[in-house]
Amino acid sequence: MLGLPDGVEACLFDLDGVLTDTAAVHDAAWTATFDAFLRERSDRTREPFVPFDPVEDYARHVDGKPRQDGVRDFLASRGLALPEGGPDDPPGAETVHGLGNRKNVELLRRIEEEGVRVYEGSRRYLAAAREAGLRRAVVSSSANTAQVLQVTGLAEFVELRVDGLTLREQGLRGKPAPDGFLAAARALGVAPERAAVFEDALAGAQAGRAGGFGCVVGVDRVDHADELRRHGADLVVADLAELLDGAAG
Ligand SMILES: O=P(O)(O)OC[C@H]1O[C@@H](O)[C@H](O)[C@@H](O)[C@@H]1O
Repeated sequence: MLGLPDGVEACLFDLDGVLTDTAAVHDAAWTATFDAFLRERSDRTREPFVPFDPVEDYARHVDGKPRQDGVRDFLASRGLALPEGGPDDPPGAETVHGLGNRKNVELLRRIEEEGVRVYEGSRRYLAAAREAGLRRAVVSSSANTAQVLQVTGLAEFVELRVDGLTLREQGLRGKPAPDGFLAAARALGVAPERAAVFEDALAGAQAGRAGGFGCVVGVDRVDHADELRRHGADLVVADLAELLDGAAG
């Protein structure tokens, strides 16, 4: 049904990059944040400034992960570590939370100025899934998920949301751990092998594989289909419309 294996009863959608064109907005916000930090650090230490790579660094260390994990994992890739700090640290404080807060300011400004675009194929797919009686959840690491679903009008298609705030409240591990997807399947009353995961991030595809889900659909918006397959995608589409039109491979 809808391009999915027989027996699938639920769809668990990532948000940024799967339903909305916000992966690129997160990426731009991270790039601005890390580059400002790295430049200041290089001025201070006289070590060369090596900018954040919005393609490689983003895909490998940040994409799909909860905000603080993204900060820690990217810094670790450069052999750096910062004190954790706390949620109230001012944006840009040299702590994990400070950099995360700065990124959030950058993100919200961009969303405010540019708005959020929904992928039309994804809107159609959500509507078709609802029509077909499939259960539907959004599972995202973003703490801004509720607002994005609201401003785009996607909230009406979604029965359940497991997001960055849920992970924090329930003490769940972020992607690439499968906890968020498993929590969503449990809450919908559907066994993981009867649920499909839709992911554009390598960490998200990995989470789908780790959770033993019936199908992991990789959504390739940035030309890394092979990497998605290596990280756990069973099939890869460029847009969810392909699943509706029967062109998926
Ligand atoms: O900073 P937020 O909105 O809580 O989002 C956390 C993460 O959410 C993921 O969906 C994005 O792929 C990441 O880029 C982002 O960092």
